[in-house]
Amino acid sequence: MSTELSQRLVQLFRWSDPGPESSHLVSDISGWWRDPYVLTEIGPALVAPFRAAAPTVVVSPAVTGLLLGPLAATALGVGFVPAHKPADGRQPPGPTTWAQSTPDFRGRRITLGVRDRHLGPGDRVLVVDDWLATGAQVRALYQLCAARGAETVGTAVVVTDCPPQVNAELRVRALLDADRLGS
Ligand SMILES: O=P(O)(O)OC[C@H]1O[C@H](OP(=O)(O)OP(=O)(O)O)[C@H](O)[C@@H]1O
Repeated sequence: MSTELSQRLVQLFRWSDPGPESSHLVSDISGWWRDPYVLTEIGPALVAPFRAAAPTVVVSPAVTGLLLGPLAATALGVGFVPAHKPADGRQPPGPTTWAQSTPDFRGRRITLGVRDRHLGPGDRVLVVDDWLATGAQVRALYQLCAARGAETVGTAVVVTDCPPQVNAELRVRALLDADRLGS
C-alpha cells in the first residue's frame, strides 16, 4: 500500500462520541468515502496481497461491506456477493445458506446469509470488510462458504483490531492496525 493511502486513511478517520447513553466511542469512516483518492485506491490496495491466490468472487457482510466489497471486486475483475443480515429487516429472496456467528465485538450473534445461486463449488472466495474486531463475523462467513462447497483464500480488511493468532487463523491482511487510529 502507498504511504499516501495509509496517511489519508488515518487522517480522515474519526472517533465519534454517540452521547452520554454510550460507554464507548464509535468509529466514523465516512471521511474515507468522501475522498476521491481513497475511493479509487482502497480496492486495489485491499486485494493486492491476494491476487496470486486468484479469487473468483468477493463476499462481504452488510452493511459497510456492500460499499467496500464491490470496490475490491472491481479491482480484481470478479463478481461480488453480499452476505445478508436479516436483522436489518430484509430477507433475501430464494434459497439461501445461513450461518450464525459467535458473539461479535458487541456481543451480538449475527445471522449471515448468502444466496445459493451466487456461490458454489469451484469458487475461491476473498472476504472483504472494513474492520475486524473479534473475527466472529468472518469466521461465520468461512463456515458459510464451506457449506456451499466454496474455498476461502483469506480476508482483506482496512483495519484489524484482532490478536495476531486470529489474524493468522483467518488469513487476514489489513491496511492498518487499529492502534494507528488511537481511541
Ligand atoms: O470482528 P467482529 O467482532 O465480527 O466485528 C466486525 C464487524 O462488525 C462491524 O460490522 P457491523 O455488524 O457493526 O455492521 P456495519 O457494517 O453496519 O457497521 C464491522 O464492519 C465488521 O463487519
